[in-house]
Amino acid sequence: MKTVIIATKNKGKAKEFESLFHPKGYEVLTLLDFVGATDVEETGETFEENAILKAEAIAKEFGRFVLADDSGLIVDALDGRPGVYSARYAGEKKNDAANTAKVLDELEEVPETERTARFYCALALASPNQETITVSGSVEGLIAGKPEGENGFGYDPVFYLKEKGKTMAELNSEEKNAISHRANALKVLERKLDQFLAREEGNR
Ligand SMILES: O=c1nc[nH]c2c1ncn2[C@H]1C[C@H](O)[C@@H](COP(=O)(O)OP(=O)(O)OP(=O)(O)O)O1
Ligand SMILES: [Mg+2]
Repeated sequence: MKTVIIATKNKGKAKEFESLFHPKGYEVLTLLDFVGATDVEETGETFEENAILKAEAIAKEFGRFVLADDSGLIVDALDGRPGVYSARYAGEKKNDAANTAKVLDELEEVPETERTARFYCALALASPNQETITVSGSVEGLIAGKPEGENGFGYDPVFYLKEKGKTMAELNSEEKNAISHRANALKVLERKLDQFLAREEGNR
């Protein structure tokens, strides 16, 4: 089976990439499967920059092609925050519940019509042998008044999808993977993947 390595230590992402890649005939490994892989610092100002930093560092370290995901929540009423700081919004120690609570707190006085938001995902595919490919995807929603649902991870319990009448955390993985920012980015990457893999073969 073909293998893709994702430069992530996030269990929620790892699970989603497995469901997204298995139907395409790929086995997925993440940094959770490798002891001692570098924790790449996310010093970029954009999702794209951070995805590239993670993908290129791990591709160099492993000597093979690697995919990385940098993603987050953009809330209009908060001038785009938490944005690239989504994972550490409530503090350096990553805590989904605390991050979510902070967003809800900051939006306490904000009416429903102004609670528009989107999830954004940048994917970078890097290799020691060729130029990095970067793509992105997003999904629009509203920030709910309180968390609902147990599925997914991160800000999913407060990300309300108007057309579904549910939060992202109330969708099952199949439903989330049909509409998510991550799935949308992956669809764009798919159009470029064959050429990338052919160049890998050619560079061997
Ligand atoms: O589908 C999603 N559903 C809910 N929340 C999400 C989603 N996708 C990203 N998010 C949030 C989680 C985290 O607060 C931040 C990602 O931060 P980000 O640096 O890309 O990931 P991370 O540090 O958890 O793992 P890693 O860098 O090892 O891939 O955005
Ligand atoms: Mg991170």
